[in-house]
Amino acid sequence: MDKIGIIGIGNMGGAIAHGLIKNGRELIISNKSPEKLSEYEKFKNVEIKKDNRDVVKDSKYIILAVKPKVYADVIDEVREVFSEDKILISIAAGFTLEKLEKLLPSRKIAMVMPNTPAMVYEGMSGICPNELLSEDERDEVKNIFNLIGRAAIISEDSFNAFSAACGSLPAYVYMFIEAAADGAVLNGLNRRDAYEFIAQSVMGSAKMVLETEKHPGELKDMVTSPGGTTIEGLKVLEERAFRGGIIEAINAAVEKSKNM
Ligand SMILES: NC(=O)C1=CN([C@@H]2O[C@H](COP(=O)(O)OP(=O)(O)OC[C@H]3O[C@@H](n4cnc5c(N)ncnc54)[C@H](OP(=O)(O)O)[C@@H]3O)[C@@H](O)[C@H]2O)C=CC1
Ligand SMILES: O=C(O)[C@@H]1CCC=N1
Repeated sequence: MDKIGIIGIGNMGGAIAHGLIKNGRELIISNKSPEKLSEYEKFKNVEIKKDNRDVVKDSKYIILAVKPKVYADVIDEVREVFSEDKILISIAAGFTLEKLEKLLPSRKIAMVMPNTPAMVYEGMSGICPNELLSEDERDEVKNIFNLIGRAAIISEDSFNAFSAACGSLPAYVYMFIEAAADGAVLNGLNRRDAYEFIAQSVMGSAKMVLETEKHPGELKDMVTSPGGTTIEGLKVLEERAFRGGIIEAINAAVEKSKNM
């Protein structure tokens, strides 16, 4: 099986690495500071390289998981060894295929937007390959990200919306969980239990959307008893513009992607 390279083992590169390691894929990894690499020494299916160019030389699929501001520098560094058979997997927000193709002309490139739940195999990744990838290579990129959750091929013009809605979403959900726990603690529930119980409730609610395929509004109505407690809470959320806040947050993230 083709080896997968990961340059940059930070939050996202590390989450992908852990997901792929547990699936038995062979990885070749590098990172600027060597300390972050030491936790990977114990894995038989991981090779650690000091030089980013060695990651590219020995892998077919190369996931570039550094911050967008150093993307161009790292691509400059590895360009010479990035032969035509290799595939760059870019996961940077705000990097269009056009920008990437300028940095690495005539090369196979796939833009992918993963999210951190990849670490527990529950990631969601949107994939947008350029036209140089063969059908098999497109499938393999999808397979790689399917190993760490769900993956879907998406169009280039929906990539920023996908990034804002799915790449960033875990942060919004964690903020929601933290706030819900504060509300529960205010009313006497202990904090440790609150996080566990609320996280399970979020996961179960999401599973209902996926498994029943019912409209989220219908699922909401199933919870909301006439004259009951839930409608009191929903009324407050509407008064505080909960939905508008979420829509604006996603819109702001899309705008930022366009202007990075
Ligand atoms: N975090 C997330 O939820 C998501 C992030 N992304 C994208 O993933 C990318 C990485 O983000 P994130 O993981 O959050 O960032 P982090 O800062 O956590 O990770 C970046 C990693 O890259 C390393 N690095 C920096 N420069 C180099 C270099 N020249 N060569 C090798 N490694 C280098 C850093 O090492 P050191 O610590 O030593 O500086 C660090 O470990 C970004 O492009 C982001 O847009 C996409 C989807 C979700
Ligand atoms: O905040 C960011 O820019 C990255 C992209 C999506 C999630 N994290």
